[in-house]
Amino acid sequence: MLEKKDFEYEKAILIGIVTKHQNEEKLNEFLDELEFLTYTAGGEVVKRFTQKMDMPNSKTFIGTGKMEEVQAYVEQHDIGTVVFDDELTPAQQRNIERILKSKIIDRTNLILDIFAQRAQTSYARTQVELAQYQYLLPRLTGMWTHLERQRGGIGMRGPGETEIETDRRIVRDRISLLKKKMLTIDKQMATQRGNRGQLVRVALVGYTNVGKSTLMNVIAKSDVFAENKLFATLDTTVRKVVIGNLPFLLSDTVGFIRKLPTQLVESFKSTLDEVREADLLLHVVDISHPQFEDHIASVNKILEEIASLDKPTIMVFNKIDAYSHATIEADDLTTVRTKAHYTLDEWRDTWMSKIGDNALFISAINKENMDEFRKRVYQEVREIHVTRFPYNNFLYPEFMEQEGEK
Ligand SMILES: Nc1nc2c(ncn2[C@@H]2O[C@H](COP(=O)(O)OP(=O)(O)OP(=O)(O)O)[C@@H](O)[C@H]2O)c(=O)[nH]1
Ligand SMILES: [Mg+2]
Repeated sequence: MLEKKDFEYEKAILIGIVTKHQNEEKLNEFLDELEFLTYTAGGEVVKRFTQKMDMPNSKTFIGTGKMEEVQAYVEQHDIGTVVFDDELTPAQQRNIERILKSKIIDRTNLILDIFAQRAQTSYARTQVELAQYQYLLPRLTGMWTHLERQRGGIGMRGPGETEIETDRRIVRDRISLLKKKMLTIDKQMATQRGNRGQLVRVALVGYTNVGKSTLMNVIAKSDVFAENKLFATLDTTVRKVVIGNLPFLLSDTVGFIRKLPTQLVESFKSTLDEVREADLLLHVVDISHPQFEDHIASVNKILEEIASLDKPTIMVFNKIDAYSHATIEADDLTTVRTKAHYTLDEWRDTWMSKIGDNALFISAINKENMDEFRKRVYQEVREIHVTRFPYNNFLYPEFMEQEGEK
């Protein structure tokens, strides 16, 4: 029996290029992620087009021949959305739109779109709207030139220019209005954070979809929205957690992603303030993801941008239940052993061993190794707490297992 679909996915294709800086393997990884992003935004990817080139074509991004191939496919299969992995210039966007006569989106656009769909609170909506206008502003000229041409150009230049200016002014006004609104909210949030007293603050950080909210739900026994799509969490959730008898604040934050545009990082300033003001970071990693090392690097890059890389950090390698490695048959003499073949124990002996007891291996979903996790977090929070309040350290003894504790 066919299930009634309550959601119609848009048919989409992906386009990416192989360059000096990005080999085929890397490109495929990026396209996998782009496909997941497209799916999260409500699109179904039916085909990928890739091309090897030294430099993107300045007019149409990909070459003319490839573009014809894409055009034929788009027409035949009635494709409504074409997604590029890289940012397009306004001119490229316009040219491609004209050739393919479908919606042309790049990665930034897609992320903004998902953010817009998912923003729940007025605060998150303001952040997203600001980021969207900032993305739009440099692209306005292109949009209008397009219309001017349609109207014939000569004689239209005056009004056209005026329209661009009017439009830019409207967008600029809107941006400064939103910025003011954000400032007010920032102040309110700062006060709220201030009101939380002197409890130690712990923040869950990590790449998107690694299981931060799931882990939050397990430790805080809260009910934070978690699902297998990207950017399930946009608003920061803060919960008071008690391990042993030691209370602290735990916050769940927006996930990070590769190629995250700077203007987006900036508009999520307040969300990231939660990270900036944390005493301890729990950097959650999905160890079952083939590119988890890349993910760690992108997260660290963003942490560096917000001056939080040097905070005390515990690396939490999650989803050990889903971890699997490639194997080489005994009679296979050609396959070269790579990281993909590492067992979990072998991973532990890599650079991970250097972070010592600041590396934890858990499964949030199966609640595996949660005792070790609680114990380690307790130790670390206690350490911070007693440094800050040396007079009441007697309240918090070394960690003791307590049955049925919260
Ligand atoms: N196999 C497995 N899946 C997990 C585990 N923890 C979380 N997941 C799944 O991973 C997906 C993402 O989980 P979330 O908790 O929403 O991840 P997140 O890091 O909060 O994601 P964003 O809010 O989008 O940044 C969900 O489908 C979870 O069920 C785990 O330990 N093992
Ligand atoms: Mg989440």
